[in-house]
Amino acid sequence: MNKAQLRKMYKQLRANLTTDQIEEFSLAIANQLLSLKIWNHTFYHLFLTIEEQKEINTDYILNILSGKDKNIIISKSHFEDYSMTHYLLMDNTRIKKNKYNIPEPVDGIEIQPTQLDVVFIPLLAFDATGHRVGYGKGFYDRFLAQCKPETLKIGLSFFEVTDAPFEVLDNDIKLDYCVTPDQVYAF
Ligand SMILES: Nc1nc2c(c(=O)[nH]1)N(C=O)[C@@H](CNc1ccc(C(=O)N[C@@H](CCC(=O)O)C(=O)O)cc1)CN2
Ligand SMILES: Nc1ncnc2c1ncn2[C@@H]1O[C@H](COP(=O)(O)OP(=O)(O)OP(=O)(O)O)[C@@H](O)[C@H]1O
Repeated sequence: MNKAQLRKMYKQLRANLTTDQIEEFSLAIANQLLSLKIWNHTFYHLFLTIEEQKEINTDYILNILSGKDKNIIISKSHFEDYSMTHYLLMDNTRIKKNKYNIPEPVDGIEIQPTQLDVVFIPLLAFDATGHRVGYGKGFYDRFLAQCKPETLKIGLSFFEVTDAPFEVLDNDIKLDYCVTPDQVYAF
């Protein structure tokens, strides 16, 4: 299968989930994350849930991070050039949905990708070597290329690894881990 076919298939699988399943699986993913040795860092980048796309509810992870007093970084997406800018989440950060229903900070203290220690990554499918299928606009491929080589890249997925081979391009950056409700994959 090619990436476009996998994208379509996994979007459909996600669309079939009930609201209860989304909550249950999102909580299970957050609990799995607690078993990883990733908690002695400072700057954690997290995506904010596009509810309309039935994405993982990352509020559970937000709660873990704020409970551990970590610096939480969230992004604005720029669809003109598929780039992202990153901001420190603070108590007074105003969040507004953009036209793609992505919740984003209105303004704030900008953080550079090189400052990030851990990045949690949304995805549609992943394979046994840690390659990822996303929305196909290259937002995360570009962003991850700007991070330090040692930045931990952690995919989050409702579904298990796919056996279907898909094309891997030179730009594709591999995950270090992928976490599902039932498992942690290390690559
Ligand atoms: N929460 C979250 N934030 C994220 C991502 C993500 O996957 N999840 N991204 C990861 O790359 C980037 C945004 N990527 C996006 C890429 C395309 C569309 C988009 O084309 N939406 C269309 C069609 C959606 C559909 O196929 O149904 C639309 O809403 O009209 C939205 C977001 C950066 N921020
Ligand atoms: N570092 C980069 N600089 C410029 N363009 C890039 C870079 N990385 C990826 N791209 C482009 O972005 C697009 C991403 O396509 P790809 O099929 O890899 O998406 P994907 O695996 O769904 O990932 P993503 O979630 O990042 O969209 C391709 O057109 C690719 O050429």
